[in-house]
Amino acid sequence: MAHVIAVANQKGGVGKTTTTVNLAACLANAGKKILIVDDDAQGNATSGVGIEKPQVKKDIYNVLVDEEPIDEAILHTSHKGVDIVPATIQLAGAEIELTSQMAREMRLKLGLAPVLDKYDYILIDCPPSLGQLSINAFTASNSILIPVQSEFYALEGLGQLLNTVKLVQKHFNPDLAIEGVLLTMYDARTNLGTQVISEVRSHFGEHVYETVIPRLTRLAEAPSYGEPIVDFDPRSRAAKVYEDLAKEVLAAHGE
Ligand SMILES: Nc1ncnc2c1ncn2[C@@H]1O[C@H](COP(=O)(O)OP(=O)(O)OP(=O)(O)O)[C@@H](O)[C@H]1O
Ligand SMILES: [Mg+2]
Repeated sequence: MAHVIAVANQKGGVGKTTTTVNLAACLANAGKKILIVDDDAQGNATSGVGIEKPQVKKDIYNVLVDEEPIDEAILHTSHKGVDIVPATIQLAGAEIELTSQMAREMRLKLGLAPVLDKYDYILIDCPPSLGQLSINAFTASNSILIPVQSEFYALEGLGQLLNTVKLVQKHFNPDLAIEGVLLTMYDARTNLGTQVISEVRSHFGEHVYETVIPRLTRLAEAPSYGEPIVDFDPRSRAAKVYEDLAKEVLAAHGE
């Protein structure tokens, strides 16, 4: 049975997609079967694993809005053990279209149900907002992994995120847990990053991963080649840090 993890933070550009793609590849290298769900109309996870948008016939929009079977939308990626439900720009209409539909918060949960047995982990790359697409992700997930950028305003907005988590727990998914808080884009040359790390640790305690993702150019370069870092530059420090994160995630699940 898959463990479903929403990678979420409504703040833009904090490393959600980078973490989804690279954690997926590292978990697959550890022998796990992984499904990425691209839940963002930007489709960055889709292109990040080498899928060309014009070749996508069915995507997450068809699953959420048209309730089409998810297996028709699942594609293999270039990385062995990683599949993806892609997203294209048509997903941009989903927030509004879902508003008038029945059981709109449950669409992703219902869509994923038939493939839960086929994967060990399902990682949902959430959009930078707390609308229907994120609510669907939280309703469908066992837990939420929150990337937090190691900068001054990092904690701003997290209250709102946790509030939404509480609402989803109350109405749709009482078992939704915090998977972990991941510090990203850490710059060791500034005191600020170090300050933010201790602030985040004092707020979230043991939820914060030991692994901190530094700001590393290689991580920003890999997506334009459509490859996770472990394929793009397997010996790099960037590959190593996401391998470390995968180990922590597996250990948290007793693996
Ligand atoms: N550790 C890192 N070091 C350097 N660059 C990074 C790192 N993590 C992410 N980036 C780059 O920063 C940008 C934002 O990262 P990413 O797309 O993963 O964030 P996001 O939270 O998914 O953004 P959005 O909210 O738009 O979906 C991207 O260009 C990415 O390549
Ligand atoms: Mg993203």
